[in-house]
Amino acid sequence: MEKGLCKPQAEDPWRVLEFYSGIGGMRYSLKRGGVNAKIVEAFDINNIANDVYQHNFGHRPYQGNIQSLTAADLDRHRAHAWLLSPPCQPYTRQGLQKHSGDARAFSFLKILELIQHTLHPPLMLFVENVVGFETSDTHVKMIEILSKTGFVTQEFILSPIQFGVPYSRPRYFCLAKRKPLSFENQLFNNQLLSTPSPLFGHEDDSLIDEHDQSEKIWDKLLQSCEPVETFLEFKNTINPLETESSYLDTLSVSTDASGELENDERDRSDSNSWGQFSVPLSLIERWGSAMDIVYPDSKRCCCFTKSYYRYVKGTGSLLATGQSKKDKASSLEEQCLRYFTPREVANLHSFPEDFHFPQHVNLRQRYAMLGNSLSVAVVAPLLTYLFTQPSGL
Ligand SMILES: C[S@@+](CC[C@H](N)C(=O)[O-])C[C@H]1O[C@@H](n2cnc3c(N)ncnc32)[C@H](O)[C@@H]1O
Repeated sequence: MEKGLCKPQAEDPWRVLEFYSGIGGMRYSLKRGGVNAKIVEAFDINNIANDVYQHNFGHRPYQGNIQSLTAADLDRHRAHAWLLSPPCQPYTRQGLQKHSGDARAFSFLKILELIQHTLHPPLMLFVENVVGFETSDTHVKMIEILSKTGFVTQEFILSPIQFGVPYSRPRYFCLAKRKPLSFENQLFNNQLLSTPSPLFGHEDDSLIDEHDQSEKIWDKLLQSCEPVETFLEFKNTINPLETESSYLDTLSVSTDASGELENDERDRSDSNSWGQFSVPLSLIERWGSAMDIVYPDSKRCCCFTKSYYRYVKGTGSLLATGQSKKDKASSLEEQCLRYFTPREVANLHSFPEDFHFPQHVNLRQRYAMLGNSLSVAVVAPLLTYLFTQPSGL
């Protein structure tokens, strides 16, 4: 390594910077992955996300535009690793796909370009984004910069469903290490993989790839997942009178009915009751055919986006809380459809039980921040793999 930092002594933690920290999915993943790491600074422009982060970790991220950081700002932290989950809108299939031409991509490109100007460039990098990023010109630029600055990469597209969680959220990940550091399994250098095999020391594809269309493999994958029910805070009912929950005492949320949204027709006077999680009839009548409905015994639900609860189509699954399987044949109106609660979305994202929102964060903000976040079940083993050094180095 010509410039800068060496890896820490045996018991010392890796020093880590968390860019685009949101509600701290990366930090939870480091913890779950058992990585001996210390977040020396986190960065996010959003004050509500920073409230949530501070509430859970006791540290308020640096609040500002990442684009205005300089090499000297970054050098100050002497960080061994940078974790980055930049905005995905430039690359989403539903968006305009302007890639690097989208203003929301600028800060990420700027940070990458800073690597060559720092005195203490990181030894490792971890990038998370949506599927679609890997074919963007931002990706081309990222790989160019990383190879110019001495990094070797391994890339993955993985989904929680490959880790036993009944949740489809395929995401792109880039793991990069600066030479002479190297990956445990160098066979996969400069490759894009859609199997988690290398994370578990397998060199073959014996673990399952979500994109494999074979029905047998698909069935095996789904059967190995826990049912959705495991992730629910309230199993069978949308009726508050039938639950013994203390949830309503702890949830104090204000709702915001601004904007012309699909979900505006509902009665928002019941903002502190279970009523806010039931799907109104008017929505079922209008959007029923576009709804993704799952049951407590389902082994898969769809990706929750930041627009869950505001819009219906393509934003995440709804739960049918009917009591028995035969209810699946009944009409949607009879199936007691409800939204997954924010806690349940957090569960499907494998956030720990001690993760909480501060009370002033309203329901839509909770869903929006969770939708922007990541699957800890997927990112944790990726980070463990990244931070593990082959013996002898
Ligand atoms: C995809 S989310 C990442 C979420 C995070 N990984 C988590 O677990 O919650 C992107 C985050 O980047 C923040 N962000 C977007 N552009 C930014 C910029 N230019 N400077 C600082 N933060 C930015 C957003 O506020 C948002 O919280």
